[in-house]
Amino acid sequence: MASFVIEGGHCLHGELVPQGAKNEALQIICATLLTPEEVKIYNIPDILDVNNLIQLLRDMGVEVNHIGVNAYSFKAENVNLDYLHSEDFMKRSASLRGSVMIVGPLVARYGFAVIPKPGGDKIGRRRLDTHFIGIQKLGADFTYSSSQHIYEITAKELKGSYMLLDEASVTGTANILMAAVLAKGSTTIYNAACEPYLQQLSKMLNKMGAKISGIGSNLLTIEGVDSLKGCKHTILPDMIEVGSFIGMAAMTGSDITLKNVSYKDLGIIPDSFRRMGVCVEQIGDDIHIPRHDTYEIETFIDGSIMTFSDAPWPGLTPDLLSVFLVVATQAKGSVLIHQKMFESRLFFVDKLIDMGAQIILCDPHRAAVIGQGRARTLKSSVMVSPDIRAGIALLIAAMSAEGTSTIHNIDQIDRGYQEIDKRLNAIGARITRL
Ligand SMILES: CC(=O)N[C@H]1[C@@H](OP(=O)(O)OP(=O)(O)OC[C@H]2O[C@@H](n3ccc(=O)[nH]c3=O)[C@H](O)[C@@H]2O)O[C@H](CO)[C@@H](O)[C@@H]1O
Ligand SMILES: C=C(OP(=O)(O)O)C(=O)O
Repeated sequence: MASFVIEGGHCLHGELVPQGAKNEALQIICATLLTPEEVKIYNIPDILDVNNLIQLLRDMGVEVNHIGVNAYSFKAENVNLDYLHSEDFMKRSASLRGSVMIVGPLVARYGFAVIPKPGGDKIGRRRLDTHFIGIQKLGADFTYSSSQHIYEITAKELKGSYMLLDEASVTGTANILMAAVLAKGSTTIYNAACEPYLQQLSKMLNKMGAKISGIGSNLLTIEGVDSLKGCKHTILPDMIEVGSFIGMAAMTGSDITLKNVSYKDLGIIPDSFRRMGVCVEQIGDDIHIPRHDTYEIETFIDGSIMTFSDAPWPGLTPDLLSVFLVVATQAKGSVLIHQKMFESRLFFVDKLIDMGAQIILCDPHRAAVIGQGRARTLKSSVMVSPDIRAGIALLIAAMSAEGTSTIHNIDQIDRGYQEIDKRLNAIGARITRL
């Protein structure tokens, strides 16, 4: 189990280029299974989850070539469906969440898919009902083995249908969309998730010959086509990484510029940091965070305590609430962090409390943070990273703390952040990987 040793109290100064978006890459890579032709993908982040998915596709028989820095070509001409019955497949696909999105493409193209309960962060119940109810509505049969935790889907033919999703699931919408593009006739998905990840996936599928309209809204209409062709696609900068770096800069009193962030795709993220009192300057497509001696959380207009809560896009992504929480510990003012989607994502606050942060965990979904306005800096600590976003929040805390901290289980950071130690050390951080 690798660890980071972090010498706190060093400011960062310089530029960071955000990596390609993890959650978009996972969808886009799965979509390459929809065509026997070559698909070239650029700006793929070099992170554990994505590399594991690429390896999974290779093991399924997809021809994968590294064609440049962060660029790969995929050719799913001969997919070995027998591999789906192997123990190796079960083990590999269970190691990450994104693997669940091979189901839609496989059912659409081969009429068969099997998938074990997927991995990913252990941050609460992460049900897959939306995925399978949607694919069933397209005419597939579905069974779940509760003893082996395996989902199996078969379909003679997929037929377009109207569906109102029970929740705007990100990976669920991607899966249903990828099945619907090759179904016969017209499909309407209402209450579809519409994160930039899905907008990008839809645009890529249209480049491949699909007919999707309503992109960016929660009402997608898909006219099924017989086959899809190859294409080229470039992954957007990772908005969660951009947000993580904004929070890190504010909390460590750093002056940094984030290059080419695709500002128009960041939604409510920059304004949410502004409400936290962080100065976020947009310069063209870059973001500059000047050095902050202090930052003060706004109240609501009537003077009541601010709440940051998550919501499906275009609401605030749940993947940044851990960062907002840690940044609030050193702000002036108080805030309620309300993580509505996941019930086990806030437990890491105990580690921040050990470091001296003033936080009350009201219940598993809500934490009240009383900012210290830098009057009391955090103390160093030894911690274990429970999930990706708690991991980056703990790293931010350790970088701003007095003394040297250790974070164990940093696979849970590497899963989502490319060479984070090297990139931060290059602009002034002191992080050692053990
Ligand atoms: C690989 C990947 O892309 N992972 C992302 C994806 O996970 P994933 O697609 O697994 O997450 P879902 O969108 O399905 O749902 C996340 C959680 O929120 C709940 N929920 C969802 C929608 C809703 O309207 N109401 C509601 O309560 C679900 O029950 C679930 O517990 O989307 C999540 C929500 O943005 C992100 O945290 C994950 O980083
Ligand atoms: C929860 C996340 O990822 P996953 O869905 O892969 O666990 C995340 O990226 O914050």
